[in-house]
Amino acid sequence: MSSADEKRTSREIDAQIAKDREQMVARMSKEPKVLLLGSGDSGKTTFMKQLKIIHGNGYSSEERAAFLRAAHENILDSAHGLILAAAEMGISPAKSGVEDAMENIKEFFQSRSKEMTPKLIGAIETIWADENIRSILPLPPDSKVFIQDTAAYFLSKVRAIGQSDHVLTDEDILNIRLPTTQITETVFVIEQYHFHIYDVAGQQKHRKHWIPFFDSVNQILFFISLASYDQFLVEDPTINRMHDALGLFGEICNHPLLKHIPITLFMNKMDLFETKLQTSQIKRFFPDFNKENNLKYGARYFEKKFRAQYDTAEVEPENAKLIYCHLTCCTDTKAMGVIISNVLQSMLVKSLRTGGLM
Ligand SMILES: Nc1nc2c(ncn2[C@@H]2O[C@H](COP(=O)(O)OP(=O)(O)OP(=O)(O)O)[C@@H](O)[C@H]2O)c(=O)[nH]1
Ligand SMILES: [Mg+2]
Repeated sequence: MSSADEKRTSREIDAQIAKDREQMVARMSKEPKVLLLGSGDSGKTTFMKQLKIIHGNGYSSEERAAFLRAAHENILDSAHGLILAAAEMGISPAKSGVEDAMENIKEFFQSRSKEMTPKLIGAIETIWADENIRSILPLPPDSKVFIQDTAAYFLSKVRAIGQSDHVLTDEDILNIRLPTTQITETVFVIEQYHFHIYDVAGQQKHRKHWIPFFDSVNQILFFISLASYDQFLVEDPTINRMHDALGLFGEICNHPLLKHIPITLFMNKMDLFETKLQTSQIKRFFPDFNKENNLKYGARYFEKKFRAQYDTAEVEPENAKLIYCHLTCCTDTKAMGVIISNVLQSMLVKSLRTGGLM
């Protein structure tokens, strides 16, 4: 090849690269990539459900029917969890006849039958009506039993939701606990932007699968459960859930591929946090907490702790990532509507700019 040909080829390659980059920039600036990260049970999928309700097409009747089995499992697991916790705590029912109902539920649970029978619904109503059994929730911090955070919601609606033809409401769907096992991508078109949102599985054994998704991310939404400060991991009961979340946040913030990517911290389950603070002291799990045991001081304390995980030692001040924090209750559609629209707006302006795409 002559030197003139070589120069022409090189110019063509350069032009192609520039064109590819231009197209990528145009596509990316219209198609932000957003990762939802955080430990298991922190609220990522619930946030996705809110996006679908608020900015998507909502749930079709087929999708509502498909969730019914999970709702029934949540009800049965919650009732069975209460029976285990009663045994663990040495609590007996206040009324007579409740012991029989507890036996029925145990037998049903062991039979692994999935169908909610009228007898089972009656037994669950009976135990939930008993004041001693109800007083088990919220579970004390020392309990080794796992009961989902939305147990009371489902147990109090067992008569309606337990029917095989019940049509689940949006609120029912938002309260279902169905751990994610695989990363899913959903595209939401909001104004002229196509947001590609990735919902990951948060339990420890799934986290190694996150890494391939760290490339060319525009924004991270990181979820923590504020109510987890006195809980332990389902997958490892020796690890405090808030400590796990703090360590994970540090790893994500300081990961070489994510070091400069803006991050929004959703301090979620503020409703449960506020209730729990009445009976469970933060100081017991975080000895350096020395303020009043309430929402304001508790949330401030944890926000500071999470922010401190970001190691800025080797980051130029102008390149330091932005960390935004929101106190949330992901099951509350009205409140989430406002937060989601603020987050999306600021994401478009700030994260695209930080990612060099604007
Ligand atoms: N009370 C209350 N419950 C919540 C809140 N956010 C989520 N939940 C409930 O907490 C449970 C777990 O929420 P998910 O959204 O499934 O958690 P996740 O982060 O996707 O968990 P993995 O899929 O295991 O990673 C569900 O039963 C939700 O209904 C909240 O702010 N308040
Ligand atoms: Mg999930």
